[in-house]
Amino acid sequence: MWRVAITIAGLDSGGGAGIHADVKTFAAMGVHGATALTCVTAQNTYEVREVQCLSPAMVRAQILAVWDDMGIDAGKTGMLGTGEIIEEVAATVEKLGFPLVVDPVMVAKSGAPLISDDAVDVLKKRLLPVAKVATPNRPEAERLTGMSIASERDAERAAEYIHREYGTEVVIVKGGHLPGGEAVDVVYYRGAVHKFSTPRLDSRATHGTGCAYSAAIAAGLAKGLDPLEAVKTAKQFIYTAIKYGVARGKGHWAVNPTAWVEIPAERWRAVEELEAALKLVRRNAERLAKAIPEVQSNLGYVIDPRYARDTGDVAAVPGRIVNYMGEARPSGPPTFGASSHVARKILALASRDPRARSAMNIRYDPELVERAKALGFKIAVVDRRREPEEVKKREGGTMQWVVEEALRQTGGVAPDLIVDLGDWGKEPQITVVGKTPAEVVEKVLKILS
Ligand SMILES: Nc1ncnc2c1ncn2[C@@H]1O[C@H](COP(=O)(O)OP(=O)(O)O)[C@@H](O)[C@H]1O
Ligand SMILES: Cc1ncc(COP(=O)(O)OP(=O)(O)O)c(N)n1
Repeated sequence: MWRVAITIAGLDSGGGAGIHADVKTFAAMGVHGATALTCVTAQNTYEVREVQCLSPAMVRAQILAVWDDMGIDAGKTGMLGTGEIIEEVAATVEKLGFPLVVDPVMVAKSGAPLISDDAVDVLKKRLLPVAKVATPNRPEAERLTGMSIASERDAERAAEYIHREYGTEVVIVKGGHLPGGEAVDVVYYRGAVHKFSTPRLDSRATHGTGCAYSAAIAAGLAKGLDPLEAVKTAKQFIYTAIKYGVARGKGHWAVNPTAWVEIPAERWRAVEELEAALKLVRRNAERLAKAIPEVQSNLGYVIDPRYARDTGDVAAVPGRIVNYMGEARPSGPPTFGASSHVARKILALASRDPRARSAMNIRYDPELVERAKALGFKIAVVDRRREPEEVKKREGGTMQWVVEEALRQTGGVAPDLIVDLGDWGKEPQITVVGKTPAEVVEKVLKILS
């Protein structure tokens, strides 16, 4: 059954925080996302330029419109702007009774206030008692409790205080603003303290973390999860969203809630595409056997370069494509991390030209190069004997150097062929490059014909 979660929050025109972050999170977590907009901000990754809030009656009308039609399984609040809006939201949620996660947003990462000073008191006295979960960050928890928070122990005390003083059932003091190699969130729930942690990422993509995290918890509650289960999943979710943040803008980059679903989808697609290309290899096994070098061939395909970090993100053939009694034969099914050389070449290529996501190494033969030239293929020729000694010594440095040399010759656009003339003890080879593994195999077949 479809579950419905509502975000009662502000709009960030840059799309990093607020309702954009929340609705992306709801979608990624598999619940239907509804919205009740509170305020519009003219905002980007480094500043909030203008703020305009709607009337409390309009905020209530949006919540009721959703409630009267689909019902609401859980909700969350973000930027509420004014004491009047908070008062109205508290009264409406109290009447309807759906579980609410309150992210007590006070100040944007860029430093701009997102709530009026007098409204903090209304938030404490009216909204927190109605909330099932509250997710203050360190400065917010300090403002709600008057305590100074410098350690996990302080965070525990603050979480318990908020529960005792305002009646919120589950209080999470987030660890994003606390020091330490781990980002530890301290959860006070039913008289006990629980901790959820991930390694702390050294990342610029922290705009919208609190929004996406609280939305992920609300999505879990909408699905009927126990609050601790919801927090556990939300913690993994926000780690991924920060790790694969949106690398655009001059300030704090936006978190990326869709990484949660895009990465698994990308990995599945890469395997599908590689499998299709290997079928083509099997269908042309005799012809392709002629292209297999002494070291054998491999055919690799990297996931969307926005998400590719290392050779574990490149699918290839374990055991390579071998020449078995005059037939090209893939030794195993497409597997991530199955290649080192070809995978490193692909990573280097795709980081410079994101369309070049697949490659296959084949036997060097001047005749094949001539044929490729006649076909109009773009060719770069790299003489490895010119590789500087310090690059040779660096683990993985050669592949990067070969690719950079090739791209220097082609003006930064990936060539169809990189001809590597080899070195002492290194077999010369040709790397055929393409957008997809099927395109690469087609190119090899053309050169061979
Ligand atoms: N650099 C980081 N690495 C890993 N997790 C982080 C990092 N920064 C924040 N988090 C996590 O993101 C979530 C949101 O926390 P926080 O950034 O403190 O919220 P806010 O956006 O309200 O300031 C929490 O689970 C926190 O532990
Ligand atoms: C419209 C809007 N709502 C909320 C925030 C704050 O979002 P948060 O997740 O706390 O992220 P940072 O602003 O702290 O990066 C916002 N900026 N705008």
